[in-house]
Amino acid sequence: MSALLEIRDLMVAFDGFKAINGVNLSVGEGELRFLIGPNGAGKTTLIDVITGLTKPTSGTVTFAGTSLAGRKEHKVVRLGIGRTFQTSVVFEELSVVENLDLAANFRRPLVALLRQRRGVTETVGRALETIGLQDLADSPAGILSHGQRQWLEIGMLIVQGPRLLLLDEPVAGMSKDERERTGELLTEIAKDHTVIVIEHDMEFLRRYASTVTVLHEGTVLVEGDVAAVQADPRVQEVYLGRKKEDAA
Ligand SMILES: Nc1ncnc2c1ncn2[C@@H]1O[C@H](COP(=O)(O)OP(=O)(O)OP(=O)(O)O)[C@@H](O)[C@H]1O
Repeated sequence: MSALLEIRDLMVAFDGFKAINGVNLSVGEGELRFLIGPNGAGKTTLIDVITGLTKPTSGTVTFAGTSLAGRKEHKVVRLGIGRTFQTSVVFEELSVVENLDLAANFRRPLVALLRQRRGVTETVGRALETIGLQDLADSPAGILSHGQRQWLEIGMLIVQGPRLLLLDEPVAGMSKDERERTGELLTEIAKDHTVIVIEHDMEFLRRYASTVTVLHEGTVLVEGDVAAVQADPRVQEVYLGRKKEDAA
């Protein structure tokens, strides 16, 4: 697997405080990578740097051989990187399919968007099927449950055809069933995308993660398969906040 995303010696300082302090990270094409770490470890800052929201103090971020240094957010999106936010971005009055359609056509001029569109494009149809919301296609997004809304947001990324998806705590606040469905959805999406997921839910990780990167105080503490990471005493101490002998 060739590396799609390469981060080298990354440093991000806020008024002298190093939120990211020398991170090296390599994510291969087609990987489903989980990023974990205690509060304040630097996970969101790392995603913010990749997506052009935060400028690194030093270091390099390379995506598909192209440097992301100094690129604005919309340029990063155009290069094929999509992300979800912890706050929702769906239009509640528009239907599920209209939200997908709008996201799929975000690069087109407004006049083309306003023109009456007939039927569902193949891209939108496929995304609708992947996120499992076919039965709610014509319902306003405002009536969706929390989980369904998260899936719609993932669908709104997929229709833009990204190579790399960055998902920030996709199962936060979800029911058990919704978490399970999301795990299946991520596994499905990872078949033809590279996916990086920030997640805290250990049970979810045990079920769906293969490679896990643990961040702590702005550096990579441990990286490896989920069993090795969980068994690592450093992870148990800093991430779970307890000593090995107390850990489950
Ligand atoms: N814009 C900012 N200005 C100053 N400090 C910041 C800024 N953004 C983040 N930080 C600090 O950088 C550190 C890393 O924050 P970050 O949000 O990346 O952590 P995180 O691992 O995503 O944590 P959480 O799990 O709580 O979301 C924290 O100490 C945070 O307070």
